[in-house]
Amino acid sequence: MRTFIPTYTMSGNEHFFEGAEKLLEIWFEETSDNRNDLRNIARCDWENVLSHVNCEIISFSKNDLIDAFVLSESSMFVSKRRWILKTCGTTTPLKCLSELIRLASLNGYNIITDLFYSRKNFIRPEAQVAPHKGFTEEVSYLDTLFPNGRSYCLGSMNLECWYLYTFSRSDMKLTGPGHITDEFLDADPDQTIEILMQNLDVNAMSVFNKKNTTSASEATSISGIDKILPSMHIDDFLFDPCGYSMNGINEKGEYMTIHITPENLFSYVSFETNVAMTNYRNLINQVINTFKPGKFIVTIFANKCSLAYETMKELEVEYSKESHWKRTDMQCCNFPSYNLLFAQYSYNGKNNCK
Ligand SMILES: C[S@+](CC[C@H](N)C(=O)[O-])C[C@H]1O[C@@H](n2cnc3c(N)ncnc32)[C@H](O)[C@@H]1O
Repeated sequence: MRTFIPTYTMSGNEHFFEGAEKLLEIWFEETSDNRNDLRNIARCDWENVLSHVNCEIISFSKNDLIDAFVLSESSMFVSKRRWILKTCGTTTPLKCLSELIRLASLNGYNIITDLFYSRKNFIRPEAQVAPHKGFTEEVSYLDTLFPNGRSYCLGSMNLECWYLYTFSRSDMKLTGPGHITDEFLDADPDQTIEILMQNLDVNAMSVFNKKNTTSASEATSISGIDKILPSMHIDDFLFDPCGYSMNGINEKGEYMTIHITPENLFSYVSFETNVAMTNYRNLINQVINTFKPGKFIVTIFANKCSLAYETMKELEVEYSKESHWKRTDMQCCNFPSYNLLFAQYSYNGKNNCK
């Protein structure tokens, strides 16, 4: 395999990696021609898209419903009309949007129904590259492409927060004809849960270091990652000397993805899935018991057709009862077609297990 250059930041001799990802999810409007499919886009075209982001493909898996790419900095998932790009370090995902929109249009998708761009606050924003040097800059960039987009900051702006830019279906027409009318508006159930963890337990993180573990599959099973959602077919990667990424996909076209920066000074783990559940409490517990963070953020998006739409407020009570976790923030938003829950927790235990 080719050696790729990580988007490390070096300051003197100090090694630093920004684990927090920038997450883009775009849905295109279904068309009357069933042959249209984003998965028809060729690998070399994806490589070109990713060259604008400053990352590359290191592994690939697929089934009948979804293509999953492990990247040098996180992941990309491609379904018929949905595209997800999650990249960390100092990558520049917004820079690939024009090319992505052009390729989608060539493949029959001229209308974006929903776009979500989100990220946690960076540890070192000053190390980022334009247009990611701040959320204001990111919003200005996105506004040039999506004039009716809206931006939000959830959490505490002067402490820990999570930024969101969202654009929802309008009459935005990218090029030419080929779109269908409102009667055919898509209403697939959709939900996404993300758990973004920091200050992780040193022992739990030691598994993701090549000094202690010889292969990615060993790290996957020793850590218990393979037990979180057992229906997933896993494609995993262990970085040298440390770091871990995995994509999981199942027969329903659902995905999960985990990315781990184990370095003690700036440890970070992200978990994300779109698996439909009426209640995410058990899943959240399993994830935090696997990685043992000192603090974490949970975000859940669910649209009106999703199983999770009515039930996600249950989180409001669940963790507040838990003695080990103090909920430091919680916000709910109702968007036109999605509900969003944001909650932040830090460890409040008296013992040492974090
Ligand atoms: C790409 S992975 C996971 C990123 C993910 N966003 C996260 O932090 O959860 C990043 C981890 O792999 C390590 N790493 C080692 N070689 C790397 C490379 N060539 N590119 C990116 N990260 C590398 C980094 O130091 C870091 O610990």
